[in-house]
Amino acid sequence: MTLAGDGYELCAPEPHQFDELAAAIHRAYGGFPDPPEFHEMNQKIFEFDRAIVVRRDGRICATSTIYSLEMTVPGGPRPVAGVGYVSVMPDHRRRGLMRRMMTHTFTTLHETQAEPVAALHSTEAGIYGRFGYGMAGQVVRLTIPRGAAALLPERPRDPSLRLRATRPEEIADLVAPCYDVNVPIRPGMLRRDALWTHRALMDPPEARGGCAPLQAVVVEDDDGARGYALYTVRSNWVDSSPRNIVLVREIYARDPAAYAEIWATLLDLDLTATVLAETRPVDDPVLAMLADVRTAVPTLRDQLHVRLVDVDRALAARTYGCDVDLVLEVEDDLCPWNRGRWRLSGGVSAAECHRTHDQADLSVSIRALGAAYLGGVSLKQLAAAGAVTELRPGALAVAAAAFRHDPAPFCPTIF
Ligand SMILES: CC(=O)SCCNC(=O)CCNC(=O)[C@H](O)C(C)(C)COP(=O)(O)OP(=O)(O)OC[C@H]1O[C@@H](n2cnc3c(N)ncnc32)[C@H](O)[C@@H]1OP(=O)(O)O
Repeated sequence: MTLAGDGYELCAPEPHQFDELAAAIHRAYGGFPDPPEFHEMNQKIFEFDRAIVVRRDGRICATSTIYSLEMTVPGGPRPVAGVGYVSVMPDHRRRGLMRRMMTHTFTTLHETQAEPVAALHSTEAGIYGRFGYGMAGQVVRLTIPRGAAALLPERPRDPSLRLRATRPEEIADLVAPCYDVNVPIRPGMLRRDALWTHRALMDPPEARGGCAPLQAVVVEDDDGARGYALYTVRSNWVDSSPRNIVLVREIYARDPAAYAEIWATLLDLDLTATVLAETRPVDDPVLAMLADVRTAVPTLRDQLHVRLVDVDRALAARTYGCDVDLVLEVEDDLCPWNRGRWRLSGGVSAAECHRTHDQADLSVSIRALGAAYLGGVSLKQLAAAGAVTELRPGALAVAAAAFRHDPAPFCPTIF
């Protein structure tokens, strides 16, 4: 299919073209090839029938794809289109190719009544707002000084817990049960099948950046594993003294005592001085267990960006924190089918959303709805920032309470 009269052609890639596709993507991302192990895995999880390649004179100029994800939203796991592999080659950028791919993606999702919501992790925070994505999830980076006293003495404890230090390949069977119990609870979490679970444990030497091989620690009792951490260690000797840095990849536990025990272990490893956890939920329980949270220098950044492709199906796919019956006037430059008034009614167990001609209670941009969708960003905050306007007194308070969700969104799986 031709995208426009300027020679660009949009096509679905064939499986045998994956090497060419990957090489193009690496070129757009600065020229770093994936280690062979990652390349092979990326090919396995790639959905060729959902990918777009833009070619001109036979050469790849741009790429984009969708992963068929199941992501938790308030109310439980739902199908979400995970957008990834967005790239435009250096000699074709700033000619509108990404905009065309985005438009094509949303139109296709809408016309085929596929996933009503798209989500992505972005290389740069400022790229996707113009396409109607809102920053729906943030994460916190923690740099915690080592010490047996780093955690409060009253942290949860269970004397039946035992600790086992091991290799990641030894824990392959227990990762899924510890991870899976967390999925329905927290918006943004993805269901991981065997392939995605294996991906979470991968550790090719070329991707270690000078750190030690990936390590695992498990806490268990007589009934089995109750939690695990995956981490590596970066060597750091200062003035002949060991100041190694523990880099956390992931931590999952089935209960608070197991979770606290894992943190206590990581925070007291020999020869280390710091635990660096780059990507933690903004409401990570460890923040409430630290004796001195200031020393951890919590630092916020954007994580998940969410776009409502079909307002009605998306808003009906989640539940709400309280009863809600509101008319939303939606602004959407890119997806005209979303524009206009929608009546949202529902509550804690189900919701409906239909087109209406009734007077609007709130006016919202599609970007603001995306930001609020997972419950991590307050509609009141968005109103104070000018992205939401209250048209009927009292409507904003109800909408803000209904959309908000606890716990906060977190999507540790990069797609
Ligand atoms: C989900 C993911 O895969 S995230 C990965 C995104 N990809 C990368 O970061 C790889 C390196 N970068 C690239 O490949 C390209 O520069 C892209 C994909 C970011 C942009 O592609 P382009 O074809 O140049 O974008 P396009 O010409 O359609 O521009 C669309 C708009 O985005 C803006 N834009 C593009 N790149 C950026 C950026 N890095 N930061 C802020 N704005 C940007 C353009 O200015 C334009 O704005 P406008 O519509 O208001 O005029």
